[in-house]
Amino acid sequence: MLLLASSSPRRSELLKMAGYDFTVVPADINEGYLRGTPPIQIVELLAARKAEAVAKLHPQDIVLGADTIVVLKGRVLGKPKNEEEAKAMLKLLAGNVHQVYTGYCIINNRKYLRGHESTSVEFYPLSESEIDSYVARGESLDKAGAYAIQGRGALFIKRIDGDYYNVMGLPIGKINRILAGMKTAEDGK
Ligand SMILES: Cc1cn([C@H]2C[C@H](O)[C@@H](COP(=O)(O)OP(=O)(O)OP(=O)(O)O)O2)c(=O)[nH]c1=O
Repeated sequence: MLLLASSSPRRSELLKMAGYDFTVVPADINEGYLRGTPPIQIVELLAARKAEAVAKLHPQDIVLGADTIVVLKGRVLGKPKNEEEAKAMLKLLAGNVHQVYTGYCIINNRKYLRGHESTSVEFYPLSESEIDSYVARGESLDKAGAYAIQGRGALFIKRIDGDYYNVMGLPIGKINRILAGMKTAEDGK
């Protein structure tokens, strides 16, 4: 059985879209961002913590954990705590190029498979009123970097280089290949 150790509706949607049969088991972990830790390590570590917390309770299952952050010029932007923080994040992102990192961790039979994917995103310059009305819609609060590429945040995007689904929270093509590889290895046993 495949368990998704994430409460993110986007990750569920992507796994469903890919045809997977799975159960959501949200992991209750401390996501406090690790000051001074490089972004790739942050997302891989948090993905592993989520997967580990669920694998402990369900050792017979395959567990997938993931974590997404936005990074602008070395500065890590997670999920904004309130509307003010969301506006400040969007002000920073406006007219600039940032990176979206999603870390993933798959635990199968006590074996860990960790990795990450990075996508580069360029925003158009944004006016203050554009930012204010976007944040007022309520789309920002549960998203890293305070925007949703799959929602009205699409209007901010000038250019993207890399996997679009990675920005949404799960590089589904890569994950599918990893899971398929595990299945082939197990079938061959
Ligand atoms: C940049 C961006 C992020 N996001 C979302 C993906 C993630 O759900 C979220 C980042 O927060 P995460 O901490 O990665 O995930 P989560 O809190 O939603 O769920 P859980 O901790 O249980 O795994 O931001 C979008 O939906 N669209 C976007 O364009």
